[in-house]
Amino acid sequence: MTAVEQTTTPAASTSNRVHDRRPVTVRDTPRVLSIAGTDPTGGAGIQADLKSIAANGGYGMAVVTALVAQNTRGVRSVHTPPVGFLREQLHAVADDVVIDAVKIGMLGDVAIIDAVSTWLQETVTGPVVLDPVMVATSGDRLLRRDAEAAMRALLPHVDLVTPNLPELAVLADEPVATSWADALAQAERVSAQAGVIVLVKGGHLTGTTACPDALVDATGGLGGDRSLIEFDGLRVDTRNTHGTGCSLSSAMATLVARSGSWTEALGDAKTWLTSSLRHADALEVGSGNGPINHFAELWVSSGMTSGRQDGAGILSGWWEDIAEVRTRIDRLPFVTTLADGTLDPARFAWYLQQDAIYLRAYSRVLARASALAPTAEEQVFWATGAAGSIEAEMELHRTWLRTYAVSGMEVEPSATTTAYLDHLHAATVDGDYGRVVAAVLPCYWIYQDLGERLVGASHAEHPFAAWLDTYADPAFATANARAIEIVAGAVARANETGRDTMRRAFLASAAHEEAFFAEPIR
Ligand SMILES: Nc1ncnc2c1ncn2[C@@H]1O[C@H](COP(=O)(O)OP(=O)(O)O)[C@@H](O)[C@H]1O
Ligand SMILES: Cc1ncc(COP(=O)(O)OP(=O)(O)O)c(N)n1
Repeated sequence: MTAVEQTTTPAASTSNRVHDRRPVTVRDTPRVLSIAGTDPTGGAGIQADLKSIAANGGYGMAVVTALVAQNTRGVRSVHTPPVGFLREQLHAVADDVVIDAVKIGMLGDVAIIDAVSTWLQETVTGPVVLDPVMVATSGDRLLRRDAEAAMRALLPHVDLVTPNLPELAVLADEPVATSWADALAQAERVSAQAGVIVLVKGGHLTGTTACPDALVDATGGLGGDRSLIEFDGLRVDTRNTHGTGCSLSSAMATLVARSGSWTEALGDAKTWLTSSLRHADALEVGSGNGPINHFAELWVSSGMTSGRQDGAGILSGWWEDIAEVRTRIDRLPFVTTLADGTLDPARFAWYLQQDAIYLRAYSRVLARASALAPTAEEQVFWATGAAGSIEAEMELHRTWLRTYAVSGMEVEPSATTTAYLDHLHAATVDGDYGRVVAAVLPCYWIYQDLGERLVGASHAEHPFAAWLDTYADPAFATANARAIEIVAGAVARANETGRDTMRRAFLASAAHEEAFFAEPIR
């Protein structure tokens, strides 16, 4: 085989952990062992792990901790073989096969946790990922409550732990975090306490279209001495999320053994998982929370399936397509200095003036969307947006520009503003509703997405606090969510050519957004 082997040593720990982080021996096709329970419908547990390992380029092996009679609707019963037999399985694998990475899932009780912990310490030299499975989505317990302390005690013996928000709370022995910022702080405490890297998962966040994940390493071992790396993501609108935690943790074990980097592994795992979620509905497995589509990308790229997706799925693909644009916007000097308060007020005034010019024209484009809308409700939605946009322009002149503008400043549209507006106007010329709404969407969506982070930077003494606080308006979040729904509907109705036109309009607007935020500080 064509294995590329190279040993990397992740950062050493300074905390109270009992072993140093295990080195990773990088291989093209790592041999990955899953230690977990079963799911006869194939969506979670060991069955999901094996699919995930294979889909991410590994050779999967499996040691069963518990036999679970479950389906997409819930858990019926659990049969746990004697713990001695678990040890026999573990030794049978290790006596014969080099294990490049381990993923641990359902453990069930204290005896199993202890047996796995002892075996890990005696035998395993490669990276170990622990998914601290406690309760299934259906609400059924998969870990006895009296085993929670043993699960906490296992943490120093693994390299990465991947809790969802309720599991993170148990590991921290604290209440469940109610915001993403609280979850990150809680993960930092767990990481510091156990000397383990924590992959915090945002799947259980409510009231947001975002679905972020993050790596937290209190020892600052994430490359460049960083202790936090966040990956934003869009929530896929599907109820078929059974086994996402199992699949993500096995993907992490496989991908870290292929690249040697936890950060790279999470970036790749999240892209793959999001795509597998987008294609989940097409599987039609079970009547409850069905499984994700582990091999969707391979099947589509090999022509085995058509990769049919609904409008929301296609739209979230476009959002992923502009992930790099969004990351670059976050790093632009105008954005970072606005966030930290060091932005030159003259540059801010210049931005506001261009924004006012933009909003006046944008209002007319929204009015055009309203005129073309197929339903009265959508007509009202865009008309309301048009009114809101021109109101915002007038408000800029009434208040913000009075405060910041210097008399004699340039008020002509810049080349960048002109190019963006030309693009929006061009989207209206042929009366194609889908093209118009796809072109106006990035302004809603990127503004809302960026605003969520800028609000977090505001505080009482911040020089731009009043401006940053405007991003917190819940009405805008609601309007953004509705705009996304409407465009998803238009995507669903469009034929192949129409979708392509919409996608190009969307991507071009996103690029204009980046140029618009880049222009105030060059
Ligand atoms: N609807 C969704 N859309 C996109 N990603 C999701 C969705 N639900 C869960 N995820 C992702 O799936 C993984 C597992 O998340 P989570 O649901 O928090 O854990 P668990 O499955 O262990 O309860 C995370 O990477 C999370 O971001
Ligand atoms: C045997 C087994 N292990 C784990 C789970 C839970 O799966 P997970 O991916 O953590 O998440 P949900 O599917 O519950 O969202 C399970 N059901 N069975």
